[in-house]
Order: sequence, then structure tokens, then C-alpha cells
Amino acid sequence: MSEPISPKRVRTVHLQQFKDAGQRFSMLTAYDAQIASIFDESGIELLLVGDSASNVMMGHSSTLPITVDEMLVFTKSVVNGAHRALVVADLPFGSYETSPTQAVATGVRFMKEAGAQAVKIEGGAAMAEHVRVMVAAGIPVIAHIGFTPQSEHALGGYRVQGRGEAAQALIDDALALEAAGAFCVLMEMVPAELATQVDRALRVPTIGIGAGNGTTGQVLVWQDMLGLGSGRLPRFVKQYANLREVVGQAAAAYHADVSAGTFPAPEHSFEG
Ligand SMILES: Nc1nc(=O)c2c([nH]1)NC[C@@H]1CN(c3ccc(C(=O)N[C@@H](CCC(=O)O)C(=O)O)cc3)CN21
Ligand SMILES: CC(C)C(=O)C(=O)O
Ligand SMILES: [Mg+2]
Repeated sequence: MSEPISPKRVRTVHLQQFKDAGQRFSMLTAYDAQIASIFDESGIELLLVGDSASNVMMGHSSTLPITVDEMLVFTKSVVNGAHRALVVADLPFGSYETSPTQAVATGVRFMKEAGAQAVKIEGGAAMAEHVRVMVAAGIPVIAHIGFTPQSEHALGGYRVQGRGEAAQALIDDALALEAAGAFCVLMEMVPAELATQVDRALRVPTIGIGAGNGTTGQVLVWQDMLGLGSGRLPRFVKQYANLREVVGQAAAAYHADVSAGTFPAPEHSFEG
């Protein structure tokens, strides 16, 4: 077993070192400074300011409506809370697909205005030229393939990608995006064996969500992982805590104290 990789500040080069050393790294989403600092201090290497903020922060039913300006606020907040982890911003739907020029312009905003150290875009080989031009402009890019939620209407719903004949196309997408200069390829809802095969076919590290145990890294949406939401969780989530219960019980206890007149007590009050 090689020495654990534990940089003072995580950079893209370290993620390559993880893969080269046969080690795994972790990514969680974050949308605010306090949660970012907790995950940062817990050793999470990568923080994703996901466009899942559209769902978990704003209450929309998909990622499609969130805007660049909204994502910039969440990204600035995470950058302010993160000291060690690498902060990656999701480029939202409609902000990069039109052209490599549009993708560079949006990526530059996330780096210049919010301090993101990398960005993520959804799409396969059709986005390879976008990635190439972004990387040439100095924007580190994670390529997101498999189930790409921004394309849910084109894909016909939330479903596993790359089964059967589609497997080769997914491998080809991954290779094209690596060749274009993506420093990482993220796979969402892909059969475990296929994701493992992609990780082995690529030099660069892979990150999985619903992609089994053979990717270099893993990512989850933090509210799913910590049990803050109310809905049914996707199969790929492991729930490590039940914050909804903790927070709900605390709020109810506060409400009861206020109703009963037991909060505030003298120690919470000021004398004249
Ligand atoms: N809270 C949250 N968690 C996420 O993981 C997430 C978001 N939001 N928003 C953006 C995308 C959308 N994602 C999702 C959301 C739901 C399923 C889901 O319901 N999956 C089911 C059905 C799979 C199938 O039928 O093949 C599952 O059981 O996994 C999958 C991916 C992942 N991302
Ligand atoms: C689920 C992850 C990969 C994501 O793209 C997001 O949180 O928006
Ligand atoms: Mg996303």
C-alpha cells in the first residue's frame, strides 16, 4: 500500500496521483460556506457546487431552471468555506452547450467571479470540442456522462445509461472527453461493470454516482447522504445520518419551550 495522499490544498494533479497510486477520493456536494467547511475539515477532497442546488436548495423539481447568477452565489459561498478541498462548479443547463465560446465565457465567470477551481459540464463526445477549448483557456473540466439530468427530457426520464449496445458509445464518449483534456470523468447511473471498464480504459480518474465500486472516486448529494430530505432516495444513496429527524426534533423542542415560556431563561436574557 502506498503512502496516503494528503495534500495541504487539493489540486487536479493530486487526483491523478490518487488514481496512479490505486487510491480512492471522495466528493460531496455543497452549496454554502458552513457545510463546505465541515466537509473540508472531514477530509473530503472535492466539493461540487452541483446544479442539484436547483432541487435541494431552491425546491425546483429538476435541475433545468437554475441560472448562472444563482449558481454563482452558491459557488462563492462554498469557496469561502473551503480551505483544502478543490471546489468544482456545475455549469447549469443552457450556459455552455451552444458553443465552445459560450462554455469558455461561462466557465470564466465561475472562476473569476466565484473562485471555482474547476467546472463540470454534462454530455458525451458532442461536448469534446467544448472541453478542448475550455482547457486551452485554463479552465479545468470534469466531464459528466451516463445519466445527465439536464437532458432528462431527451433521455426519457431518470434511468440507467449504457446498458447493452449503448455501452460502447459510453466508452467512446469517455475516451473522447479524456482526449479533449478533461481531468476527470464523472459517471452517473451506469452499470458497475461498465464504469469499472471505463476507469480502466482511461488514464484520468473517474468519479461515480450510481456507478458501482470501480471508479476512482465517489460523489453524493449531501442532503441525501445525511438524510435531510423528505422524498424517496435513489438506490445509489447510502444514508449516513438522519438530519431531518435531528433538526425536526430540535425545532419542535424550541417551539415547545417558547410556548411554555421556558425559553428564553434568565441566562439568555440581559439585566438592566
Ligand atoms: N437530491 C438529489 N440527489 C441527486 O442525486 C441528484 C439531484 N438531487 N438532482 C440532480 C440529479 C438527479 N439525480 C437523480 C435523481 C433521482 C434518481 C432516481 O430517482 N433514481 C431511481 C430510479 C432509477 C431507475 O429507474 O433506473 C433509483 O432508484 O435510483 C436518479 C438520479 C442525481 N442528482
Ligand atoms: C449528482 C451530481 C454528480 C451533480 O451533478 C449534482 O449534484 O448536480
Ligand atoms: Mg449536476
